[in-house]
Order: sequence, then structure tokens, then C-alpha cells
Amino acid sequence: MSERWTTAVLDTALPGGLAVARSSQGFLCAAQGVLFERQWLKQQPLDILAEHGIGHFDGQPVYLLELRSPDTPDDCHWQGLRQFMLEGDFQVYRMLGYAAQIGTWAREHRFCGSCGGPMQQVKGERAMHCARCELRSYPRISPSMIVLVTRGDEVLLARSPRFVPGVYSTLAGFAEPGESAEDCLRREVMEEVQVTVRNIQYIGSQCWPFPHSMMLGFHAEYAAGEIVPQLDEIEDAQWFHIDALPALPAGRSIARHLIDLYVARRSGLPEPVLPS
Ligand SMILES: NC(=O)C1=CN([C@@H]2O[C@H](COP(=O)(O)OP(=O)(O)OC[C@H]3O[C@@H](n4cnc5c(N)ncnc54)[C@H](O)[C@@H]3O)[C@@H](O)[C@H]2O)C=CC1
Ligand SMILES: [Mg+2]
Ligand SMILES: [Zn+2]
Repeated sequence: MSERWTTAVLDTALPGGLAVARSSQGFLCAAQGVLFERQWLKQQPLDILAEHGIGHFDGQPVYLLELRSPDTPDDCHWQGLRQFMLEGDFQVYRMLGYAAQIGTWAREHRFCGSCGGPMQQVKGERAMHCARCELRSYPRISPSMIVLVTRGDEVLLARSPRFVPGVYSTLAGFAEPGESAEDCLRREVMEEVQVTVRNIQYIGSQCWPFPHSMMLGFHAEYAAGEIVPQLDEIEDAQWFHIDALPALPAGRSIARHLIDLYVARRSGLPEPVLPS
């Protein structure tokens, strides 16, 4: 089966196609969904900051209208990206995740970070260019490690004060310059719970457009140390038996996948597949 959503750099001077609109309130939705006839959408009283040609959905060209303010056309409403991640068509979520990252990046790179001059979108390439100093800026992706620390039939899960009450998840954190993925993983686990790990195994990755993370997921075995939760960052961290797990993160997250996969392997059940 061919992919329903594929990215492309489309020329915004061309007519036709479909469009999504994004404001600080999320994506514009109507009864038929998030994809609108582009020409119709551009005739609505929207405060458009920029337009990007972002790809194809079911073979149709798709454009993003990045808005300055959330003026709402009749019979429409706004829905945040997280809601699309949690429910509905995963391919629509992938498209909107890409749109959000491109919209945010272009909005934040209208001026050159080196000389302060205005930047222009490069034709046919996903890049912003400064004519004054020749700097090119490409979409930013922030690699983050996420790890399920295991000890036989137990897994180490933690709560951030930002989580929904009762929910525990895997440990995660952003890579710093100079680190390998494994260095970052060991540092984050040490910072957040003060334990050491061994036998680090790469499981898989997930684009996490909140706002621009690339999650690299691992399993790692516990080696040594007592859990000491990091002040302010970690509200609580505990070992949980795989038969007595607390409330867990959303089904489509790699955090949940790392947990479900480990439980399946320990229990001899069929392995879950990470949505892609
Ligand atoms: N898809 C999934 O299943 C999950 C995804 N995540 C994501 O992983 C990422 C990292 O997790 P956290 O525990 O929040 O990270 P973390 O443990 O590194 O701490 C977050 C702190 O890092 C700093 N920070 C923010 N952006 C940064 C960047 N680009 N580079 C370096 N430092 C930065 C800020 O001070 C922020 O408060 C987040 O984007 C989070 O949403 C976290 C858990 C599950
Ligand atoms: Mg963290
Ligand atoms: Zn410049």
C-alpha cells in the first residue's frame, strides 16, 4: 500500500489543491475535517502570515496557511495537535504534525540568527535563506532519548508534575551537544532517578512534534543504585511489577510502546507495533 501522507516542497504560486490552517489555537476544523479546498479557504477573512506547500494526502497537494490570529470562519472550530495525536486518523495526525513543525520553524526563522536580516523561503527546498550573509536555516529537530529501565518483572516509571494525575511514564530527556545517544540516556537516568543502567537496547523512534522532538526509544537493564527522584522534575518514581502497572501514557506514544513491548516479551504475548 502506498503511503497516504508524503511530504513535498510545493510551489505556493501554483493554484488549486487542499489546505490546512493553523493558529495559536490549533488547526481549523469543520464538519468534513481539517482539509479544506485551498482556494475557498484563502477567500475567508483569515490573517495569513505565511503559506507553505507541504506534501500530498491521498494524492492531493496540501498547503499550510500559517495564521497570525485565530479568527474563526463560520461553522469552524480549532483543535490542538495533541487531540489529533490521541484520537482519529493517524495519517491525518502525521500530516498535521509535519505542518506544525514547518509552520513553527518558518515563523521562528523570518529573521537571520546571524546578521538579523530578513530571511526568504528557498524555492524547491525546505530552507530559509538570508540574502545578506548567505546563512541557510533548515527545520530544527531535537533528538531526545526515552528509556524503559527494567529489572526482571519490574519496570522503573516516573511522574513529572506536568502529567495527568496518576499517570507514570518512562524517563526521557534531550540530547546535549557532544553526547552520543547512550551518553544522553545514562545521564538522563542518573539525573532523574540516580540509578545506573547496562545492556542498552535500541527499540525504535518516533517523531514527536511538540514542538520538534525526535524520540529515540530504548530498553535498558537496571545496574545499581537506589531511586532518588530529581527535585522539581520528577514528582515520584517507583519500580512497578508488570502485573500491577499504574495509569500509563497515551496508546500511540513511544513511551507506551516501550512499556507494552516489554510486558509482551516478558509474558510471551504477541509484540505490539509502534504506529507509523
Ligand atoms: N513520545 C513520547 O512517548 C514521549 C515524549 N516525550 C518528549 O521528550 C522530550 C524530552 O522530555 P523531557 O523529560 O521534557 O526533557 P528533559 O528531561 O530534557 O527536561 C526538559 C527541560 O529541558 C530543557 N529543554 C527544552 N527543550 C530543549 C531542547 N530542545 N534541548 C535541550 N533542552 C531542552 C528545558 O529546560 C525543559 O524544561 C519532550 O519533548 C517530551 O515531550 C517525553 C515522554 C514521552
Ligand atoms: Mg526528562
Ligand atoms: Zn544573515
